[in-house]
Amino acid sequence: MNTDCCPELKLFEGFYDAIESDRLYQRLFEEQDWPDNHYSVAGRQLTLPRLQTWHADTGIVYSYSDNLLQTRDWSPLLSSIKTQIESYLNYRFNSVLVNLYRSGEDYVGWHSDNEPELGEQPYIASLTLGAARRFALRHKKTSEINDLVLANGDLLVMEPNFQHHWQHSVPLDNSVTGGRINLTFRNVIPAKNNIQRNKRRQD
Ligand SMILES: O=C(O)CCC(=O)C(=O)O
Ligand SMILES: [Fe+2]
Repeated sequence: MNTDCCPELKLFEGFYDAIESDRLYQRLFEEQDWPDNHYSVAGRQLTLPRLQTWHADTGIVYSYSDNLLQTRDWSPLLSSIKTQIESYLNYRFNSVLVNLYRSGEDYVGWHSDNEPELGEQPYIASLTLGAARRFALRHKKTSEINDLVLANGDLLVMEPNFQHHWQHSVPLDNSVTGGRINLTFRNVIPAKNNIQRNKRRQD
C-alpha cells in the first residue's frame, strides 16, 4: 500500500498473519466488555458511531477518555499485543484506545490525535484486525486528500509530525459488512499532579 504521500506514516503490512489476526479479533471481540455508545457530555447527548474502550497504566489521565470513557486496566491479551508491538518498534506505550467498527456503517470522522497529553511529538501505533477499511488523510493546509487501505493484521505507525500536518478518518463505507477492531497504542505524558500523586503513594 502506498504511503508515499506521507513520510511520517510507516505501514507494516501483515504484522500479524491472517490466522493470528483472526484469532486476535475473535478473542478481543468476545473478551472486551464493550460499552454502550451513548454518552452524555456537558449535558449533551452523544452517540459515537463505533464502540470504544480505553486502557492505561495507573495514574494516566487523558482528557478525551476522561470526558467520554472510563479508564480500564490492561487485559492479559491487550498487554501481550502491546509487548509485541513495543519490542518490534522499540518504543514504550502506556495506553491504548480500542475501537470496534461493527460494520462499514461505523466510522471515525476527521481529526488529529493531538491532545495536549500526547505531547508535542505523539508517536502512535495502530493495529487493524478484521475487515479492511479505508484510512483517509486530509492535509491541514492544502486540503489534499490521500488514502490507504488498512487490512487484517496491518500495523500503521503515525510518526510525530503526521499529526501536525494531517487529519485522518475512517469513512463510512456501506459496502463493508464485516467488523473491524483497531487498537491505537499511545504514550500519554503523565500530568504533573498525577506524578505528584503517584510519588506520594509510594512514600
Ligand atoms: O480505526 C482507525 O484506523 C483509526 C482510529 C483513530 O483514528 C483513533 O482512534 O484515533
Ligand atoms: Fe485517530
